[in-house]
Amino acid sequence: MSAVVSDVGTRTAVTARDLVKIYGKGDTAVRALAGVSVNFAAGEFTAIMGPSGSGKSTLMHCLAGLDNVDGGAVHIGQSEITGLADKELTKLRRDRVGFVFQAFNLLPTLTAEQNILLGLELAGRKPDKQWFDTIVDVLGLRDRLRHKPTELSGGQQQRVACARALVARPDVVFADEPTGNLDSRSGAEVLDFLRMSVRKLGQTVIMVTHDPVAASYADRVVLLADGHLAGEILHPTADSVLSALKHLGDV
Ligand SMILES: Nc1ncnc2c1ncn2[C@@H]1O[C@H](COP(=O)(O)OP(=O)(O)OP(=O)(O)O)[C@@H](O)[C@H]1O
Repeated sequence: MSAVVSDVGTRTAVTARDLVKIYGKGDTAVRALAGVSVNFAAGEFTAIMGPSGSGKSTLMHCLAGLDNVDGGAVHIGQSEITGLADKELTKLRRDRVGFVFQAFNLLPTLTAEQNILLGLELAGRKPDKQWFDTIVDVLGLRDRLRHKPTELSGGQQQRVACARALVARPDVVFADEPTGNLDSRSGAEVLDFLRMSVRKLGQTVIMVTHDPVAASYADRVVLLADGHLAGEILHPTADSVLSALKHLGDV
């Protein structure tokens, strides 16, 4: 489903309420999320930051339905995803969520175009040609569509992964350290695109990152510490993020 432009900024794309996630049992149990409540507005670019081990990846995995929770609820749009059976969850993820990972995760035997369209094909859905063309052109991938991943640079591969994440017009794109494997120039291109997909194309992006410069591309930074929400920064800059992380004892 696409974001309705007039709703942008008023609709909530993803909600977490009182999220609890515990790894292990007994003496060795780790409370990775200790009651996290947070909203992510549609049409907004949010970065999740915090010290190592603060629960960023766990939160993202729980929000995206990649991991089950031990308490609380997650909604994507109006749908509660916590408690869904595996089959329904797989369908919801496929139809309404896009992913960009640090390690690109492209299939090596497929061309860039086939990689971009694979999810839609598996879902038996036809691509919207105009939307496909828009994202391919904005990402500068037009003359790379017939190339296999090994024939592409890291930055180009990550741009293919961004196109794959957006081609179904998901309700939300989750990006996990999307610039972690890129040099700073390619990283900036990917971040520019993610920001542009929010500002100009009305998409919703939630990104986990360690990098204050990457976080400064977001509209808002949500800070975690020890499995708790530790604050937020609106209109972040690399300096304001760095200083907030210093307060949390991360740098
Ligand atoms: N599969 C697991 N089994 C046991 N403990 C885990 C597991 N995954 C995460 N944890 C623990 O949960 C806590 C939160 O981990 P998480 O990976 O979410 O943090 P993070 O903020 O993403 O860390 P980093 O910045 O280092 O990637 C940590 O204490 C971690 O050791």
